[in-house]
Amino acid sequence: MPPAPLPIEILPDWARLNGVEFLNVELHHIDGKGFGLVATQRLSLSADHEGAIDDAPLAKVPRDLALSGAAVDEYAKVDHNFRQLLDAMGHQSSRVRILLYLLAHLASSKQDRAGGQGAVPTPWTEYAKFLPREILVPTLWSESERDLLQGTSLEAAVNAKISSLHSELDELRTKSSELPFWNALFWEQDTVTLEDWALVDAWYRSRCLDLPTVGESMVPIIDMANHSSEPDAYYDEDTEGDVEILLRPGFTVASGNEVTISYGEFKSAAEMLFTYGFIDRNASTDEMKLWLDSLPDDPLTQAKLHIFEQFPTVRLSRTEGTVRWDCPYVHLMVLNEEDGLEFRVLQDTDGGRQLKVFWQGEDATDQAANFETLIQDHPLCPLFRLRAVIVLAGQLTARLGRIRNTPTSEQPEGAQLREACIQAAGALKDIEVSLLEATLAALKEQETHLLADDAVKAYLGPTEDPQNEQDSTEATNEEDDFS
Ligand SMILES: C[S@@+](CC[C@H](N)C(=O)[O-])C[C@H]1O[C@@H](n2cnc3c(N)ncnc32)[C@H](O)[C@@H]1O
Repeated sequence: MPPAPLPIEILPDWARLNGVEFLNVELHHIDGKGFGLVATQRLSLSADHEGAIDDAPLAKVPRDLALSGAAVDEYAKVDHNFRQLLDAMGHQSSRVRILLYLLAHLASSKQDRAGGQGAVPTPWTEYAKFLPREILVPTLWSESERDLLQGTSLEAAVNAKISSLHSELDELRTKSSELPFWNALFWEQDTVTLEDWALVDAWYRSRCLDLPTVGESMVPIIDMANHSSEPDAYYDEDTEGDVEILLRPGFTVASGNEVTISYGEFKSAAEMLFTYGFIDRNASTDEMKLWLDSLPDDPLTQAKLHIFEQFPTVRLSRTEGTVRWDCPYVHLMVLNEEDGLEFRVLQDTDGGRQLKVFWQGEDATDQAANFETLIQDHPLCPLFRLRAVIVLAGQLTARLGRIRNTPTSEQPEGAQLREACIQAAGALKDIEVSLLEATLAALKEQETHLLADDAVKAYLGPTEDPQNEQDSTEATNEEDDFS
C-alpha cells in the first residue's frame, strides 16, 4: 500500500521553501474534486480599481520544479543509482522515465519509515507525499468496480491498459532486480506493487501538462488546478520558463471562488474518466470509439487486418443533434473476392515477401484505409455500403445489449463498490447508450435509403432481405456475409 498523503495544511510551507509564489490563490478542499485553487481576492482582467488585478499570474512555480523527461535525465546525473536504473531500462519514453522517478521517490518514502537507503531527495520527494492516493481512474478501480464498465467503450481500453501496466512492471522487475540497490529498495521487501505502478501512472496521466517549451511535464501546485468546461484560467510559461496560472482575458472570479483550467476541450466522457477519473457532464464533446469485431466466417480477416495496419475501430459522434460514424475498416471488411478484392503475396527486390491488396485488379495496398472512396465508382457501391451499415448496426446493437444487461449498482457478494465508481460508470453508460441509440436510428435510415436504391434492388431481387442474402439461392450469385 502506498503511504497515506501528508496533510495538505503543510503544503504552503513546502511551497514557500521551494520558491512557489501563491499570489492570488490558495489551496482549499473542493467538494467532489479533492483539492483545488481558490481566489484570495476578487480577480478580474479589467482594471476597475476594486481589488482588481491586471494580467499578473495567480501563482508562479520555478521552472526547476517542473518534472519532465529532460528533468529526470538531469536528476540521473546526481543520483548514480537512478542513472543505473535508467540505463538498465534502456531507451524509454518521457512517460516511463517520469514514472520511474516518481516510483523511486514513492518507494523511498516507504523505505524512510524502515530506515533504509532511498533515492537522492529532491523537492519532489516531499511533494509526492501530498499527492492523492485515491484517484478514480478505472485502472485503480477494483475488479468488481471495473465490471460496471462492461459494454462501454472503456471496457477493452481499461483491460488493455492494465495488461500493459503488468508488462511494464514485469520488465522493471526483471531489469532492476539485477541491480543490488534497486533490488533492495523495490523487491526484497515487496515495497513496490502493481498498485504503486498504477498509482504513479495515474498521477502522471491526471496531472501532466503540455508546456510550450518543455513539453509534457508535471508541475507542483499548478497541478492542483481543477478542470471546468468553462475555465476562467490557464497555465503558461513566462519568459524565464517559470510556470504560471493566469486569469483568462475578460474573466472575473469572486473572492473565495474556485479558479479552474481546461484539461482539453475535445475529450469524450470515456477519455475524461480514463485519464482523470471523472466525467464532465457539461462537456460539449459527444463521441465514443469502439473496437470493431471481425466477421466470424471471413477467411480474409487476417489479411484485411494486416493490410489495414490500424486498429479496426468505429468512432461515433454527435454535433448539434446530428450523428456521424467514421469507420474506415468496415468498408474493407465487407468486401469479398467475388466483389473484386484480392490478396497476393509478392516477392520484393531484396527477397522479402509482402502482402498486397488489389481492388478491381489495381494495387490498393497504400489505400487500405480508404476503401470508402475506392468503392465509390463501382456499380454495386450502394450494396457495399448497405453491407457496411448492416454490419455496423449489428455490432452496435450487440454493444447496446451488453451495456443494458450490465448491472449498474448491485453490490456483488463480498465486494464493496465505491459510490463514486457507480456514479461514474452510470454516467458513462447514459452518455454512450444515448449516442448508440441515436447512431442506430441513423443507420436504420441509411439502410432504408440504400434498400430503395435500384442497384441494390436489382441485385437482391424483389423479395430478398439483405440479412438473408447469404442464404439466398435464387436472387443472388454472391456469398456476402452480413452477420
Ligand atoms: C490535476 S489534478 C487537480 C488537483 C486534484 N483535485 C487534487 O486534489 O490533487 C486532477 C484531478 O483532480 C480531480 N478533478 C479535477 N477537476 C475535476 C472536476 N471538474 N470534477 C471532479 N474532479 C476533478 C480529478 O480527480 C483529477 O484526476
